[in-house]
Amino acid sequence: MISFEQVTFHYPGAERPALADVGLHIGEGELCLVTGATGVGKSTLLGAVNGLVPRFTGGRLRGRVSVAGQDTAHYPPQEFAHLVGVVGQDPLAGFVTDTVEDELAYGMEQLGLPSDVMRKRVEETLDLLGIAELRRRALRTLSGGQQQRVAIGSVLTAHPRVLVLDEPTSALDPTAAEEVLAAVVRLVHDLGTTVLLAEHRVERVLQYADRLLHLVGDGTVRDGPPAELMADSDVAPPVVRLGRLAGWRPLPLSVRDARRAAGPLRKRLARSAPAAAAPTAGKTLLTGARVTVAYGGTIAVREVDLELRAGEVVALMGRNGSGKSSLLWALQGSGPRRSGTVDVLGSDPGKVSARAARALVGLVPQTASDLLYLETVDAECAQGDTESGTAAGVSRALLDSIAPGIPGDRHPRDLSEGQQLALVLAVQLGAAPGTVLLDEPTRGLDYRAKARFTEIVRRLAAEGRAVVVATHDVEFVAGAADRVIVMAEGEIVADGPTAEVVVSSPAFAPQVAKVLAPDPWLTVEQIAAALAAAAEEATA
Ligand SMILES: Nc1ncnc2c1ncn2[C@@H]1O[C@H](COP(=O)(O)OP(=O)(O)OP(=O)(O)O)[C@@H](O)[C@H]1O
Ligand SMILES: Nc1ncnc2c1ncn2[C@@H]1O[C@H](COP(=O)(O)OP(=O)(O)OP(=O)(O)O)[C@@H](O)[C@H]1O
Repeated sequence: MISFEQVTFHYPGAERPALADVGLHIGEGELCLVTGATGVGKSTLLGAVNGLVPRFTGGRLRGRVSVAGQDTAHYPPQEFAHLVGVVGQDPLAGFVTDTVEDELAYGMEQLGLPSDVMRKRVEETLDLLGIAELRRRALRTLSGGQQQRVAIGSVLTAHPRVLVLDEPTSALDPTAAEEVLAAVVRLVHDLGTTVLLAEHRVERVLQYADRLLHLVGDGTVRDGPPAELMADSDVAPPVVRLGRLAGWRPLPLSVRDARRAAGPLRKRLARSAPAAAAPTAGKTLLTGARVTVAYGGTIAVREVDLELRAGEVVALMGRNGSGKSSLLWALQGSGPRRSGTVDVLGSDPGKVSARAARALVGLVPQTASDLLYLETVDAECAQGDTESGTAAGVSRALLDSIAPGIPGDRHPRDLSEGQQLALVLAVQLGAAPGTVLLDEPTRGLDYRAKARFTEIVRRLAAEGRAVVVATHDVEFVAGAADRVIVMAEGEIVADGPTAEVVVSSPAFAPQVAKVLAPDPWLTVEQIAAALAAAAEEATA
């Protein structure tokens, strides 16, 4: 269905190829998962399938890419629309209409499908993705996850023979991610759709993949059965790392496989317990009381009470559209707040100047890169110093402590996502806020970048700040958060220590907890430490 014949691709001016001599033959009805660290070329590989690479990116492509026997070099991407459906990383950028229903119908209109077929497929897709109640909403008023669902739906309605999905679950809550993937798998099984899917949260997708394409970093692709490649892949989800640690053969790819193998491990861990939770939190830095946020008649946050204390990392979780972003913006002061109070060390950040608010509460928004608009990293840092009213060099020094070695003359656009996140965070921290709010910071980060980011967040808390991270990333929460707050329909429905909130939750439990429940283990690192301690005790 898709073939790459000796494909080598260079971006304009690039010395090293983004794709190097790639040869692939993907059959009809295969679901291929594309993995690899940030910047290895996953999006480039995906873009080559419908000819966006090199047609819109420029650069030099040698070799041949074809879909259903048609060479992508000979047809513009529009001509492939009936064959290949593409969902890119940024849903908002891909929308061509204004409302949910129009967007779902657009692709079918372009193909000239009869209106009764269109009606039926729109209805099916609204249900499939759980967005029926949003049908008449303007796209730009949707939450991040709601937008991502519409973007996926708008491609599914056209029933393309090939689906190309670039991080399709990055903004989805865990349950929605499962549902969307189940829908994709159904297309593969029932219609023989061929799927090429890139994802950093491999734990969400691995069990559905027929085949793995792993980009190693030099432009080449390792291609094979998931179980085989996972034996030594540097991009491995927790169940695989747990399997390697415990010596399980065959390696588990799903929680279910791992549970079956876990009996002996449970016994080995019987006399251990996870290392004690983080130290108790310090003084209260922020108090919100009866905070309510509404957009016209829609209540997004309803009478929320919460306290944030120095030294704690709090994960804010909950379904798409449950009010997490709205709450963060209201606490920071620049978002709307219909009623209620926010108190940060005696001041209300909503009632002071923007500069004063920055010194009380820092906020790194969902698309951090939107805040970067200057030509160089140094210019962004200097601007940050001015906006925060601090001495020159403060933001730059913070950046070096968070992510050392980023060249000052680099264009922010040319930084990796992790580096952009670090830059925005450094600029926010320049104002020395005691409370730091981060909206979905781990989107687009590979496992290594996420581990580094976890250390950063822990350090911010250890320095006496309160850190809140709104996130759908259950594995990140397991490793980084002391406390979890769960929102539903604008209200707080759970609030407590991480293990207590997530261990028995079908939606929020990390893989290790699912494998070993009801024992309160959360991460592979905890298990490794416990096994090492037990081994030491045995030899002593
Ligand atoms: N338009 C462009 N011009 C020049 N270089 C580019 C362009 N787009 C991407 N690159 C570079 O090509 C390499 C591959 O990028 P690509 O976006 O395919 O990686 P990726 O694996 O999808 O990364 P991520 O996981 O961060 O999405 C990166 O080093 C990137 O900086
Ligand atoms: N400008 C707006 N106009 C109307 N409704 C809005 C607007 N902004 C957000 N909403 C709605 O308010 C609710 C809460 O949105 P919010 O972005 O706070 O959710 P969220 O929990 O952060 O979601 P996600 O996990 O998808 O990012 C959603 O139902 C959303 O559609």
